[in-house]
Amino acid sequence: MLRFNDSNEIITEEYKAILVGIQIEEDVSYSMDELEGLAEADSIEVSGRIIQSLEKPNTATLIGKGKVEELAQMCSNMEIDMVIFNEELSGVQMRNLEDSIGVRVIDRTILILDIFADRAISKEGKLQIELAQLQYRMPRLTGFGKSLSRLGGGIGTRGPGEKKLETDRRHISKRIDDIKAELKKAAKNRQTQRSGREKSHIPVVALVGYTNSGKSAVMNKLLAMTDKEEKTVSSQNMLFATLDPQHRKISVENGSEFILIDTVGFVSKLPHSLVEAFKSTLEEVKYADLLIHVVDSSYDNRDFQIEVTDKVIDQLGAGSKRKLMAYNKIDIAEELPLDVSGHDAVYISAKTGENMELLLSSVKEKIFGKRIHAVLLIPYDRGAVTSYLCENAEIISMEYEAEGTLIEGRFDRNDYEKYKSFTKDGEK
Ligand SMILES: Nc1nc2c(ncn2[C@@H]2O[C@H](COP(=O)(O)OP(=O)(O)OP(=O)(O)O)[C@@H](O)[C@H]2O)c(=O)[nH]1
Ligand SMILES: [Mg+2]
Repeated sequence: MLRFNDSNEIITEEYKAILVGIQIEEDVSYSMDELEGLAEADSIEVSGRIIQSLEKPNTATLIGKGKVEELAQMCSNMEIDMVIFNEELSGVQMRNLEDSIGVRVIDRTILILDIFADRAISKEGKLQIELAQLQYRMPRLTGFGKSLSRLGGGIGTRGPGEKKLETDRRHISKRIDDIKAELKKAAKNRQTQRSGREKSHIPVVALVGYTNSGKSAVMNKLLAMTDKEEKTVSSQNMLFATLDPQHRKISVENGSEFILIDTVGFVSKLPHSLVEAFKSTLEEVKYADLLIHVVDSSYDNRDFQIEVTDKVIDQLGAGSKRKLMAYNKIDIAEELPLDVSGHDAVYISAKTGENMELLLSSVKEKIFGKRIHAVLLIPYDRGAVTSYLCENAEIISMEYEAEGTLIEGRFDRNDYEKYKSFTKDGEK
């Protein structure tokens, strides 16, 4: 997160922050660890954390009055210049807290939005993040115009920018509508591309999982093992390295191919506005034939990450998809995780390549396993069968011979059983 002074000039040194969480029922230590990771990903130095156990959150300041005073004292003693709350704050809470503590106050959502804003590359990605930021800001605008412009960069310093903070609700509303219209166009393009893929009957496999689990690394390794023509994707040790979904064609033996999609990583408490804004890109997962759920085996709390990922997949309406669990980073894992997902599981290292062939063959078995490669000769008086197969099978070649249409393709087992009397050279 960039620092600005009162004249809005960038100051280069890092923020020093304290993290604050409330514990009502479930243990928050993991999500606080994660908050620390998010702060570091935004170049914020974390100097301490406070967790308060509460029966219910305080409407005015989230945490209790005494804790606010304690926090103010801590900030002044330790020369802290930012407090980051693990919970989403209302506009009133943010203002009250800033007034009492005297330093900038942000929440987990602002932090995630800020990291996303920093990582967005494509036009669609940038629009989606701007939409999420504006939607976060909108309910916090009413009655707090002044305090909001004071908060300024606090709501995503790389977001819509200072100028827009001064504009009134109507302008923001209009901008939201404009972005939505633009995104609709992008979603339409995406839909057209998807229909094209569906028509060609090429199976689609999507890599999903927690941020930094190694999805992009798995994709690159699979690319290196197969089609050398396709470009690799960026894989880096940072949260949310991938924002825009990346599609690559993976060609395997017999001329078979599938589309592999690398997607944005998940994190707990993914802001609602973000999921909404990224709906069209996240939807890619919904149309996949198979999901590869990549897990970082070296991380102690991977079960929590698996749970969060499954929840987001459910939210996207892809909960019942076929899944393959890929426990990655086994080269640095102390022990192999026990799989209790009920799906097939492979233990891999995208780094060393260990078991990557096994992953590829498991994927192939799942997506092509049911298909049968055959050459059928369909007589010309059975045109309906030819049309049906053109619609439903993966056609490799078609030739018009004297006795009928010669179709080489991969057919669903049921279709093959039905039409195998037309087999020319038999099953290959
Ligand atoms: N030791 C080890 N490191 C790995 C392995 N796979 C990936 N990594 C490292 O883990 C980090 C994250 O990898 P990415 O491929 O960017 O992870 P991702 O899931 O695509 O992350 P996001 O795009 O941020 O969601 C990188 O530093 C990789 O080099 C592995 O099998 N072993
Ligand atoms: Mg990635």
